[in-house]
Amino acid sequence: MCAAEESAPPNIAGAPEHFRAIFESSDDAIVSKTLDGRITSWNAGATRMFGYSEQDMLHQPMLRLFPPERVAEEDFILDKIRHGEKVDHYETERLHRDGRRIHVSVSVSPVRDATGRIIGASKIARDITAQKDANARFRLTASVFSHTSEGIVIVDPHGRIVDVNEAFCRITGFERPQIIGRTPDMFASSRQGPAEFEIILNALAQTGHWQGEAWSRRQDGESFASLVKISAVRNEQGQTQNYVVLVSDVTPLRRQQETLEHLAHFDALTDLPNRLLLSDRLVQAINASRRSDDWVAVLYLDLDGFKAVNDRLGHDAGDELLVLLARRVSSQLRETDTLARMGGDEFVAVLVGLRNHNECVQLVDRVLRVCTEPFFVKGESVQVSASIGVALYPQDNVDAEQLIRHADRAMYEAKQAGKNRYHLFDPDLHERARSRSEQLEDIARGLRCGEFELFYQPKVNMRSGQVIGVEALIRWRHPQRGLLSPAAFLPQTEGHQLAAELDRWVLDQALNRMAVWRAQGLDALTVSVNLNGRNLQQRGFAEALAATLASHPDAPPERLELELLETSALDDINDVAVVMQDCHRLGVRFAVDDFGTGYSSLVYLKRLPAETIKIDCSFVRDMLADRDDRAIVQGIVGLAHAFGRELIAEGVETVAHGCALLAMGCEQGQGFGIARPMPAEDLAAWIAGWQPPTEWTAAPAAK
Ligand SMILES: Nc1nc2c(ncn2[C@@H]2O[C@H](COP(=O)(O)OP(=O)(O)OP(=O)(O)O)[C@@H](O)[C@H]2O)c(=O)[nH]1
Repeated sequence: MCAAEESAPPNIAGAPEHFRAIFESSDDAIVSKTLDGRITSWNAGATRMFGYSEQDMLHQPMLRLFPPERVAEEDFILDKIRHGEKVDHYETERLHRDGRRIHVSVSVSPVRDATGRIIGASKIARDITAQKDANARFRLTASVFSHTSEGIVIVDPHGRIVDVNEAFCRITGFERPQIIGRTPDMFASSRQGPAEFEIILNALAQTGHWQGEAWSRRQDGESFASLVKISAVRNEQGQTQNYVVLVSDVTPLRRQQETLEHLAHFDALTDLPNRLLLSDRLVQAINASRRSDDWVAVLYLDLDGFKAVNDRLGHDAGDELLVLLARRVSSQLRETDTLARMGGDEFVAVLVGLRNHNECVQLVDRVLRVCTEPFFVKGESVQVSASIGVALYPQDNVDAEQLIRHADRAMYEAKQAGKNRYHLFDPDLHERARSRSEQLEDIARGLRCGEFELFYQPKVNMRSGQVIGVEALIRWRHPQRGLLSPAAFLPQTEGHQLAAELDRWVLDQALNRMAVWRAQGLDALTVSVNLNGRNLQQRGFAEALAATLASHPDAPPERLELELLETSALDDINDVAVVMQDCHRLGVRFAVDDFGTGYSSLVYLKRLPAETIKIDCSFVRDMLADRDDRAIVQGIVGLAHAFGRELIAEGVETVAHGCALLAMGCEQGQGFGIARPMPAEDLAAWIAGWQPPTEWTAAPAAK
């Protein structure tokens, strides 16, 4: 038996019962060992802690539990024990049976025999792994708390700040002691109203969280933008223990955003609202005006002679003038009005709350006046003026964009009228003009879509019954308005290029139709096409006609008659006569339409080489009842005979009209009494069935 065994500390088996009970039920590991480190007792706590049973460990060296790098600790401990010293709460690591490391706090005391001689050591080890982990987590949390760049504020359930981190102090500029114990409203900024605070508190009460942007105040009074996240920390019973507030300073980002927003809505040179913001303000002004009885005026202002300033003094001087002008005009407006720069030297003012026309005019006059006062730029006195277009809402009851456009148009009128003045947009006038342009657009569309067609009205020799020709009359089969006669759309084309386009279309169609009829054996028919006298005066008319005829080789030119309308509009009879002669050479004939209605009829009759005269239907229609008309018709018949022209009467509505005309010596007629205008396809059948009244065929020859 070795010396150590000889002097081994007593085993627990020999201890009194109650000591044994304490020994076995302890959570701590209670172990004793000899002075050479062999285990002499091992409690259940040690088994739980290290995973080895008492059997496993009795007489085994204690070193089995030591991690390799801690082996030296055993000598250190035993050395102390030999010298009668204790080791108290020594924190170290030991190995579990499964290889896991366990943090333990160890206290070791010498065990003496009855003589007081040290014979071994007893050791109590406590597992402090969980505590160690918790400490590590705490240290980590504390380090995050102190080192994060986000500000952290811990608030108690009563709203008192219990802790803040360094970052928060840095962000706010306050020292920690200045904050602790206070409430978060010490950071309230004027940019954040109490209503917003209320929203935050409600969200916290309901969900325990709030996240959003908030404006707060730093110690120096400056506002700062922060991204804030607030979470309620609740205990197991659901009661709020604390609020944790995370604060990131996003002021630079916010400022950059504000700058961008400013740039998007304001003009960089004058800092006035730009077009975008103006539209917004105008929409609001219109809405407000709808609710009240006030008017809104839109002033479109364009400087006169601004280019000259740029040219003479340079672009910078021009810029300076624009800035000064912006200030000057603004000073004439009220708080609630808006002045915007549209670009270049164009500005738009929206005036609101106007009660009458006078108020508006006075303001506009003032603006005009300040624009003409001299400006001092680059040491020089510069004078400009402005042209202003004004559109008034609700008189001009249109949307914001259109109101601006109308003001712009009125400004253009002001410029046209001589500048340095205003012009008020007239919605009625505009409506009339607009409806004409819309109609023209519709006609052009109709032409493109093939909605026009020609009807043909027969012309006959009333005495012989012979069908001598037809007059082509344009109709518009309008998709919405039905079949329209020329009076419903031709006047709108007056003076517009569409008039000539329609004439060309008519001529083309008529020539096509002539070719068809010719193929059907109806080649003796003359086809008359109406032609506005103005078109005849257009340069190159005869050449264009020649080209058209050439493109219709199956339509004989000598069967084409051009009926000249509006002869009173002919400027130069001699020129027109030359054109007519050119057309004659192509084989084409002419008739003077509506004869008798123009003042210069006689002169025309003498000078214009037209083969035929058409007596206007207005005289013919009434000649049976009106002696004057009858006399006129008689006179025209006489003139035609005297000048050797052919003659035809329009407006033959009854057999009696025909009889009267025949009696006067006019044998050819056209009118409802003979036939109404009809589609081209119906003509052949009509001709086949046409029988002149016997009153006509049997009528005695004129005297
Ligand atoms: N200095 C300066 N000039 C500008 C700016 N934007 C446009 N312009 C110039 O402003 C002038 C505007 O043209 P207009 O309105 O036709 O010039 P105007 O002489 O006032 O002509 P009227 O309006 O017919 O009287 C042009 O010469 C542009 O080059 C700017 O931001 N600064």
